[in-house]
Amino acid sequence: MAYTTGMTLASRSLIPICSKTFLSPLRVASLLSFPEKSSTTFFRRHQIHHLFSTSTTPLFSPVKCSTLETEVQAVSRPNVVDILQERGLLESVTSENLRSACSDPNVAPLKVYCGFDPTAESLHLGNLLGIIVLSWFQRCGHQAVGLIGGATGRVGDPSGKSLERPELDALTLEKNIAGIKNILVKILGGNASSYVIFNNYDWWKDMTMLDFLKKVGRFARVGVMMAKESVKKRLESEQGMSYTEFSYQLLQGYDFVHLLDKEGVNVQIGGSDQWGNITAGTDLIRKILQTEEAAYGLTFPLLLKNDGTKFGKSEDGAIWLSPSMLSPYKFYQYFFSVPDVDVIRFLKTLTFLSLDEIKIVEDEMRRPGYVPNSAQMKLAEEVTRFVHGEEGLKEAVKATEALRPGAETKLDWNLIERIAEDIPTCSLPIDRVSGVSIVDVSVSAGLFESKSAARRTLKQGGVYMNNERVDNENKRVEEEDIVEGKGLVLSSGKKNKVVIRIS
Ligand SMILES: Nc1ncnc2c1ncn2[C@@H]1O[C@H](COP(=O)(O)OP(=O)(O)OP(=O)(O)O)[C@@H](O)[C@H]1O
Ligand SMILES: N[C@@H](Cc1ccc(O)cc1)C(=O)O
Repeated sequence: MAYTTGMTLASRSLIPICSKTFLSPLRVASLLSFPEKSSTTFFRRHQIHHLFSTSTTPLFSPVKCSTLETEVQAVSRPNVVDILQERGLLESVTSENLRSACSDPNVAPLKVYCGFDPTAESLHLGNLLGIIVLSWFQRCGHQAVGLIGGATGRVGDPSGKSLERPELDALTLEKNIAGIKNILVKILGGNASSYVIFNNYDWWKDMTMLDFLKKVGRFARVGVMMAKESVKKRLESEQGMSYTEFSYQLLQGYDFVHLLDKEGVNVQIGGSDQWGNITAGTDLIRKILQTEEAAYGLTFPLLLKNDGTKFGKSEDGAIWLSPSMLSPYKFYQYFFSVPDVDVIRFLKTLTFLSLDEIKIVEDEMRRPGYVPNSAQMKLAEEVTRFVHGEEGLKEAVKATEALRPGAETKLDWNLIERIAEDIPTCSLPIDRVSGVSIVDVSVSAGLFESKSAARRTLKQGGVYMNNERVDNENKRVEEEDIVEGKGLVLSSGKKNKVVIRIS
């Protein structure tokens, strides 16, 4: 049962190809001619070496395709695998044949899924890569499928984890599932492309242990399961691994079997840490459904910070995608402040700007007179728009502008209230603000640690009240400085700001 869908039911089960006939996706896959069919080579990992060519492909050009009786329109799709590779978004594929299948106008569009376990209420920047890859498939004419692991989230994926994940209670899982679903619907449904969202609890909740052993366990080889990276690493650790976690690969593997069989989903994508689980799926498909190359797996490199650590929720200060966990302003600010060394890599992997446009930005950065952070501003705009929509971007830009020392934006209390969610605030009684020297007020509000530090910065012209520079050291806060009688903003430099509310 689909959770949410951005397309009609008819288009989910039947796929038109270049004739008047309609074929199921499984049949379409088996109709492809593949030169390399031996089962030993089929699941070999295809490492991709050629990265970052700058050729661009126009998205979606319909071509005419003749049949004997009539002319019908087939769709020539841009090669999404080539695009991902050019942008540094391709690590491995289970078969190079995916490359021809994805752009062949005689082959039905692919249905591509990426799974997310509900281990937090929001997805984070690392997870965004999966959504971006899904979106690339959408933009190239394929269908995106988001899978929420309502069942797998109860088990815990050992991939890349040194410790067993804590068990989540039913209420937390429900809240997390709802949060993740909202994000997927908002982003994947953004450009009116087709998408479907499933929850794997729907097909796992009624599976008995005996069913599982019969339907899945019988086809799994323990030796192959033990050889997976995620298992090998954990077996070497002191705590070892629970049987529950050991079974995880079969749950994710069977999801792929189920989705191919029941919904025609024929590609699974994930970060490189998901390779073992994805190939568990293609393996089971071959054995259970007895089909060769009916389905493909594709992984992308993990998004890393420039210190080599992975963006994730386990790290400090996760970059959350949900606006209730990180405001669009803070999200925008994160990208606005990424170091120069990261910005081009992020433009390629996190935005849909063409490689030509990115090359222009890169060249600009090397020119004398380049305005610092212009590339970052482009990056922040693009990613914020993709995740938070036009409205979220507007809010982020408005708050950024309002908080810029010396900005022309007139601050009203409404705007200050919104900014207050993102910067330190304090409450002071009116008699500790009105008529009091700016030195005393800024120390009471915690902007400076001491009066001498406040005086020093004031002398250098570094203190702003409601974004206006204070050029008089002896300035006192007047009644008219208090916006709508409710408060004011003091700042010193880009990052040191405080909202003072009158209590
Ligand atoms: N930094 C990252 N770069 C690219 N993909 C990532 C990253 N982090 C997670 N993913 C991908 O997102 C999907 C969901 O992964 P997962 O649920 O393991 O993330 P996570 O559990 O939130 O990570 P963690 O708990 O380590 O912070 C997987 O396909 C995974 O490969
Ligand atoms: N194992 C993936 C989530 C996932 C769950 C079920 C799947 O079928 C696919 C992917 C992860 O940790 O994050």
